[in-house]
Amino acid sequence: MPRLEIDNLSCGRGEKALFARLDLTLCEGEVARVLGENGSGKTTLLRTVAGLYRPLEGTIRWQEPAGADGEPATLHERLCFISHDNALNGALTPVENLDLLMRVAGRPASEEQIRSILADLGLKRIAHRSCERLSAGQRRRVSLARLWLTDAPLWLLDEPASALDVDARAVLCERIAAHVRGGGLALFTTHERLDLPTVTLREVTLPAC
Ligand SMILES: Nc1ncnc2c1ncn2[C@@H]1O[C@H](COP(=O)(O)OP(=O)(O)OP(=O)(O)O)[C@@H](O)[C@H]1O
Repeated sequence: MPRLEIDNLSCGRGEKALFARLDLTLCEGEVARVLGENGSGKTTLLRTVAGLYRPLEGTIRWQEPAGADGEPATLHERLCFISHDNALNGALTPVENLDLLMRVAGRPASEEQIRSILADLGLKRIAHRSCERLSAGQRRRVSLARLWLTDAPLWLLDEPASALDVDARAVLCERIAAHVRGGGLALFTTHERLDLPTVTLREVTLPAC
């Protein structure tokens, strides 16, 4: 059964720890919200799990039965990370950005698939407009479209609902809940209220140093 195991994790920016000795196991079909005030290290935790920062101490492991080729999957191969800043190139269109992001993640999607998801999400009109000409909420929705394209089991979502209107937030909540009901795992931060239908939400408080 796939699971994320975090043991004795201390993270910081520079030498100083923001939080210390975090233990967390997230199993198939579990979703957890990371709690903490501004600056407490929630983004730092997600970026560390995503492999973008090195922990000060502790371990982060992905456990999953080996695939058909006999090779165990690595954490990096099994995650989809949506950062707070969306990671979109302003000079490229939503279609071009999603094509690039999916290829970088090792999960290429066809232009047809990308266009179809954007249309399903009500973003057809802006699919070929450069991202620098989009509103904050439109950019967020384009970035989140990866959640409809990826088959990664572990989702790391940093403030996924920021800038979203009420309808877009409801669509996002249903998408996360469907992922979890289907056996996926999700770890997210949010300062907004997110109601995930029919799933049990765990809460993780970052331990003070
Ligand atoms: N580039 C950086 N260099 C050094 N320190 C940084 C840098 N970016 C952030 N920090 C510091 O790291 C700490 C943790 O930041 P982080 O973004 O992880 O917090 P957060 O809990 O996600 O906050 P928020 O709720 O405001 O999003 C903050 O105190 C911040 O000042």
